[in-house]
Amino acid sequence: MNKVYDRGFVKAGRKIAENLGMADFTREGVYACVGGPNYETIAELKMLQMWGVDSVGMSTAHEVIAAAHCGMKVFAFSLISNKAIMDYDCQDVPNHEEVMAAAKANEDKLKTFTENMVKYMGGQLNLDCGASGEGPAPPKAEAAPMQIPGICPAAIIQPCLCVSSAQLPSKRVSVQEPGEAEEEGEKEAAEAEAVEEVETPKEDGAEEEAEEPEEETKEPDAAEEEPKEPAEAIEEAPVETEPIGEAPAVTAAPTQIPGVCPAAIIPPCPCVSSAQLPSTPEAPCAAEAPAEPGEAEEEGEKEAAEAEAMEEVGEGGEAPEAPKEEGAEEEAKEPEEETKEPEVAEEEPKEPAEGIEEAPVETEPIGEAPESPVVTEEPTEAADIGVGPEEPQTQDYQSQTVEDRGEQTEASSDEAAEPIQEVGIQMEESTIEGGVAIQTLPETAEAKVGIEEPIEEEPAAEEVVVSVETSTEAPVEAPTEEPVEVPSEAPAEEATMPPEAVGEEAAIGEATEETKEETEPAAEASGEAEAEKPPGEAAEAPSVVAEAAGPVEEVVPKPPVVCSAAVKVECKSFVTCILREANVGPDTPIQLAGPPVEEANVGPDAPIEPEVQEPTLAKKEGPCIAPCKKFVVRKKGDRCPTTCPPKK
Ligand SMILES: O=P(O)(O)O[C@H]1O[C@H](CO)[C@@H](O)[C@H]1O
Ligand code: HPA
Repeated sequence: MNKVYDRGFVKAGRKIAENLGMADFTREGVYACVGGPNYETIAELKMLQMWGVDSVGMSTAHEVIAAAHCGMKVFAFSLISNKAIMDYDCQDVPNHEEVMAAAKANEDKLKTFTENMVKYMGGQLNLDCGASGEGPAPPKAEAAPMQIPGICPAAIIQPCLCVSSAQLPSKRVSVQEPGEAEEEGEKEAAEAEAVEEVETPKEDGAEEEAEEPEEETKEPDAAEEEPKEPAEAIEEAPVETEPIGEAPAVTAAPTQIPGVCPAAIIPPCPCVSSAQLPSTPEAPCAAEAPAEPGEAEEEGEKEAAEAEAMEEVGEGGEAPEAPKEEGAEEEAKEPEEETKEPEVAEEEPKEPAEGIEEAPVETEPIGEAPESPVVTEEPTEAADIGVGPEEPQTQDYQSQTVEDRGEQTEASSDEAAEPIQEVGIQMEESTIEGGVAIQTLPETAEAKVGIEEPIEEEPAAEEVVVSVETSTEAPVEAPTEEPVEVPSEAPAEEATMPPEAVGEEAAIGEATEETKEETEPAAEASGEAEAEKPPGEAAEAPSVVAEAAGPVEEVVPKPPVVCSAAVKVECKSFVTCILREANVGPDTPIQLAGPPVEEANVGPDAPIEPEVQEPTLAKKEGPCIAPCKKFVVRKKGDRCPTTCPPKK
C-alpha cells in the first residue's frame, strides 16, 4: 500500500483546489481509519494524535485498499467535518448532526472539486468522464467492460472509473503517499499548466442528488431521500471502453466497490478475495495478481502522459455534470459493511505485543469481567454514524467514556488543556494552509485531504483526531512441561469461564494456530464448553487434526501431540490482551482504551501490568490482563503442550 495514492492525482487535486480558490483550506495529512461505528473516545484520539494522525474516518481506507487491490489508480479526499474533541473537560461530544451539517454546508465545494478531479482523472485514464468537455457520454446499454491498462487483468471496470461526488459523503479527498520519487520539475509545470485551466463548474440543482448517495450508504436519514437504482448509474456512467481482450470471463454479478465510484462496478475480481470486496462470489481466479499501478509504468512515460492529460483537462473547460449516482442505498450499504469485515479478520493477533508478554500471571478467572461498552463487529448502517435512533448510543458512549475516565482527566490534564481548534488538520509536511486537505498517506495510515468545516483561520496543528488502529494481543507464556492430570471428564466447576469469557477468548484468541495451542485461556474457553457436555462429546478442534477418540487410560508425558480425549491441563500461562475497541463484540469483556483496569474485564485481583513501555497507554488504554484458570480442559483434537492420553 505504499503507493496506493496516485501522486499525480494528488498533485492535480491540489492544483485544482488552488484554482478553485480552495487552497487556503486544503491540507495534506495522515488519515487513520477506525472501525467505528462510534466516534472515537478522547483517549483514542490522543493516542492517534501521538501516532501522528491528522484526521480520522471510518471508511476510506477500506475502499482504497479494495480499489488498489484491483489495480485502480486511487485518489481520495476528505471533508473534515468535525473537530476532534480531546479535552475531558469539554462537554461536547462528536455527533452525526454536525458532521452532516458540515457536509451539507460544503456540498458545493465538494461538487466543484469533485467534478474537476473527475475530469482530470478521466482524462488520465482515457475515460470519457467529461474531459472532452462534452459531458458524460450517453448511457450505453451494453457497454463492454474495460480493462484498466497495466492493471489487474481481472479488474474489469464496467463503464467508468469516474469518481463522483457520491463518493464524497462528508469528506474525503485525496490520498497518497509521500516520498514518492518523481521528477517534480517538468511534471509539476505541466500539471500546473493543465490544471490552471480547469474551470469551476456551475452549480446546478443536481448537486445535492449527486452527493447524496454516499451518505445514503451510511446514514439511514439520507437514505430516505434519494432511493436510486445502481444499474442506472452504471449505464449512465460515461464510458470509454476497451475490449477486455484476454480478460477472464466473469459470470457473476458485478460488484460495486463501496466508496469508490458508484459507476465503477467491478465484476467479481478473481484477484480480490471475498474478504476485501463486497460480494465476490465464486468467480474462478483465472488472472494473475495485479501489478502495482505505480510500479508498472516507467516514470518518464507516466509523467509525460499525465502532463498531456492535464492539458486536456484544462482544455476541457466546461466542467461536466457529475454523473448522478443512481445507486440504491441498500446495495450501497451492503458492500460497505462487507468491506469492513476484513477488519475483524485482521484483528487477529499475529505477534504478541512486546512488553506484555511478561505480564504477571494471575489465576483470577476472567469471569467477573464487566461487559465492555460498545462496538459491534459489524456496524449496521444505523450504528455506523450514529444516525437517527442510534445516535443516542453514540453519545452515551462518548459521555460514558468521559465519565468513566474522570480520574484520567486529571492525569492527562496537560494534554486536555490544549484547546481543540479543529479536526483534520495539518501535517508537519503540510504546505497548504487551509481547507481542502489533500492527504498523503504514509505506510499504513491513510492520508486524506479534506475541506475543513468550519474553516478556521488558524488551524491548530495538533488538533486532529483520528482513527483507531486496534490491535489484539494474545501473547502467552510458554506452556508448562509439567505432567497434567487427565480426568476422563472435566469437572464443570473447573471450567468456570462464563459465556462472556468464552466470547472474550474468541475475540482475543485470534493468534495463530500455534499460539492458540499454547494459550491456556483459549483452551480454557473451549474447555469450558467441553465441560458442559457429556463425556465423550468433546468438540472437534477445527484447526487440529482430530484423532479417533478413546478412553483415557494413562498419562504419558510427551511432546505436543494431539489429544484423543479431553484432558485437564494445568495452566501456568496467561494472556494479556489489548483489544481494539472497534470490532469487538458487544459482549467482549475487554476493552482497549478503556477505563481503569479493574473496569476492564479483569478480575479485581488481576494484576495490573507493572512494566509497560508506554506508561500512558498502560494507564489509559492499558492492556488488560486476562489470567487463565489453574486448570483448563483440552478438548479432543486439541494439541497438548505437555501430555496427552495415549491413543487407543
Ligand atoms: O471519512 P470516512 O472515511 O468516509 O469515514 C467516516 O465518515 C462518515 C461520516 O462520519 C462515517 O460514516 C465514516 O464512514
Ligand atoms: N471520527 C471518525 N469518523 C468520522 C468523524 C470522526 O470524528 N467525523 C466524521 N467521520
